[in-house]
Amino acid sequence: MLIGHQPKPFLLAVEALTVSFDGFKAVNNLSFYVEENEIRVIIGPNGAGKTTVLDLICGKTKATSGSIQFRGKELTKLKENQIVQTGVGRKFQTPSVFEDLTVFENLEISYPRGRTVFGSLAFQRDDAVKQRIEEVAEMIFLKDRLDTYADQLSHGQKQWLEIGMLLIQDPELLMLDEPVAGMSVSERAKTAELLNRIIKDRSVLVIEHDMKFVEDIAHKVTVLHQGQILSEGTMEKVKNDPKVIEVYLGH
Ligand SMILES: Nc1ncnc2c1ncn2[C@@H]1O[C@H](COP(=O)(O)OP(=O)(O)OP(=O)(O)O)[C@@H](O)[C@H]1O
Repeated sequence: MLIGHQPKPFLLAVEALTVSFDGFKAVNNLSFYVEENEIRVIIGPNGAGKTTVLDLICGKTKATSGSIQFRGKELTKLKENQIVQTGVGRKFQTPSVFEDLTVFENLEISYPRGRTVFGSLAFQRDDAVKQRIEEVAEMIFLKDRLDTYADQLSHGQKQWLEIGMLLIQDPELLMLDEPVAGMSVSERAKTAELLNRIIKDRSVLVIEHDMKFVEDIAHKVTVLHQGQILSEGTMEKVKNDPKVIEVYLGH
């Protein structure tokens, strides 16, 4: 018997998850498990149910049946804001930064405010906030752009800023829908570097179509097709799976 060897608990366990829209099962009896510090990428053809899976996890869409356990909490029973509080952050496809605010201000308004703090404590808090903003800005390659208005940033920088606005809340699971869409080659490489850096403290669940980027980041790939898993495993395994080549990669 192996003493002291404990299997790692899953951060996220999705089991038998189903959602029907007027009888059409967009997600159909889906089960998958994400470990701590893992980057999981979901790929699959248009309409496979990828975005719907993220909608179900963040509570935007309610499941018809099945379970989503995050750190032992059942998310299907919680409202969207409660799910955010358990530590799940979601970034949508289009950046939704505040264009008329600076990078600093965008990060500042995303900082999770504690309860009311008075007097000298407020000063300490402001200092802590500033330090955290600088840390996050460095992580998202915008440390030199703190005073730049967001409307002056490139599309890629806006995407990073939005990731930063989530990171400042320190989620344990970060979900990203096509984070490198519209980015230049060098921005894609930097985004891969960013994701590889931030999983030290969390897991990341990404939907992506760019196979080069998927190869750069994925620890494991889940291929969805018609709301179900077509294949799952390392990128090497799924890209050589004849079923995946037939319905997705071959096109
Ligand atoms: N709220 C809804 N009501 C009805 N049908 C929906 C709803 N949301 C999604 N669908 C349908 O569910 C299916 C899965 O959609 P989803 O957006 O999850 O796919 P996807 O894999 O993310 O596709 P894409 O790569 O094109 O973004 C599609 O057929 C879509 O039309």
